[in-house]
Amino acid sequence: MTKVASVIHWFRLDLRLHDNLALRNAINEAENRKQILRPIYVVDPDVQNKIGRNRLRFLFQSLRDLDENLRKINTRLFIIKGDPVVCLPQLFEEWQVKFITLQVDIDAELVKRDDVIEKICEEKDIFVVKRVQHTVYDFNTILRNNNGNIPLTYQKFLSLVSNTQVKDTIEITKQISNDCKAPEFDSQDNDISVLEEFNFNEADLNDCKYPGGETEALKRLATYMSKKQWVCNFEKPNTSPNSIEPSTTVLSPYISHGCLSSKLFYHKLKEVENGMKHSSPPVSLLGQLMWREFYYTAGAGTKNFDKMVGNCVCTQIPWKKNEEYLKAWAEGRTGYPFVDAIMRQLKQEGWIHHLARHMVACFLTRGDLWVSWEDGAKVFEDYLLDYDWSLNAGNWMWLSASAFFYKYYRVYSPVAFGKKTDKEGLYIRKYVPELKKYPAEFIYEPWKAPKSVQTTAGCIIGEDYPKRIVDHDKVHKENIQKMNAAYKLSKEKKALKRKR
Ligand SMILES: Cc1cc2nc3c(=O)[nH]c(=O)nc-3n(C[C@H](O)[C@H](O)[C@H](O)COP(=O)(O)OP(=O)(O)OC[C@H]3O[C@@H](n4cnc5c(N)ncnc54)[C@H](O)[C@@H]3O)c2cc1C
Repeated sequence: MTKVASVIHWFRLDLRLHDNLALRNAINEAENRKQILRPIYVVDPDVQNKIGRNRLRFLFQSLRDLDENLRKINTRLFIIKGDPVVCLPQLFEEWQVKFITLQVDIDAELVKRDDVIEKICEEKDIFVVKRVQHTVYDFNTILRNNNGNIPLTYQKFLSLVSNTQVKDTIEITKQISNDCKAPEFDSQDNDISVLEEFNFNEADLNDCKYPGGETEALKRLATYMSKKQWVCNFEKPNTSPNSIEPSTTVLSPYISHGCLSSKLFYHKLKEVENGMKHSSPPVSLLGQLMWREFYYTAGAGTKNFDKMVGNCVCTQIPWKKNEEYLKAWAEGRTGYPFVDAIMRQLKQEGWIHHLARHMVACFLTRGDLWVSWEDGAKVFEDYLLDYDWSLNAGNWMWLSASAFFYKYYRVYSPVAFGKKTDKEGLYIRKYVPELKKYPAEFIYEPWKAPKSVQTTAGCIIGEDYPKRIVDHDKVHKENIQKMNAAYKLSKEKKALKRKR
């Protein structure tokens, strides 16, 4: 019996049916060729050791939801375990594949891997369709329009895209016709059930603040877009980093995994703003999305964007390796309650407010601990539900004043900053429960509390909660001097290079 050949759509950071042109191309092709459509997702067999448990759960939920949604349109998700470079060529043979579609990634390692796979496809005469669909704009076109140079400022980026019309059609994935052969629904082969080895029970899956998946993403988007006045008044600096419930949308994990199309978000925002008085970029909600576009363009155009060395936009700063500091910071044991509360929220829930990220990133790097932004970015990669290669690296460079932002003498105070929006320290009391009974006067600086107050509050500093890791008032001044020296050296090196 001759086997029916297959068309593959390889899902990666596009875990959705809506606005997925690459998926639509695969469906059309399978129908035209009267072949089987096989939507696949390739899982690294070691993924459980590579990403944090919260992100793994988000991924698992997103894949389950994707499978359910695909079944509604007459297909299903095939889960493939292994290294794509090894397992895809085998599948190409087994399933007689001549056509594959996928979304363009920009993470440097994934780009390298895709190059290898594309070569294999070329050798096997397999047609590859790649779509830039993770961003509103095509970053390659923006770079081309700027003569290959990356826009180094947000304003420059906005001026580059100001005349670019964003196509307003949002692809809606249709029911797949019978011309396209249905895959074997009952076969357990490569079924979603292979992910049961992740060991999430129903209680685990229900017990999370931000469940993954396209269905949840669209619901969340609809909820926020229905608050028209809130959207139009949105100004990022006026949102609170330490409110108990999030003061921004928390759409980021859905956008990062591609459960929500950034283009759909863009059009919904435009619809809401239309005819209403509204805030503007950089502080508006649309402006937030443009920050994402900015970092994507920078990431796509810069070699070694996630590293300091060999990265042309990144100032070289002599950070010091300090495992002890890094661990204390990552575990929320610095002795600075605001910093610790943020890091514990991150570890528990996988999401923290943008300004909370500012606080802890500045503290780890130029503010207090003088540890490299690359080390901090790795911790974020583990814990963040919304981890994104370019946004993480770009924002870490910003906060450490390594690129895009240069006012290194402006340092966040781990005491004063949080107080502005939460005088009573309710946020700290939630995430650092040891300090729950501290009077508001000492909640940000518990080391200042007299022994009697510490005893009454049931938390002795140095025993039940750590002493502060450094003296912020002293070290941040020393660090400003170090930054000053690094900037000076960098300037001299650049001048020398220009002379040569
Ligand atoms: C050190 C550091 C690391 C970060 N790492 C990541 C990361 O790995 N992944 C990630 O998605 N965001 C990252 N951010 C950016 C930002 O903090 C989050 O996107 C934002 O807090 C997500 O919450 P939200 O969806 O409620 O944002 P909202 O304020 O509701 O904004 C809407 C959307 O705009 C985009 N956005 C908002 N702020 C930024 C920004 N500064 N840069 C780029 N895009 C933005 C996001 O897609 C977000 O979902 C990082 C910020 C810092 C300071």
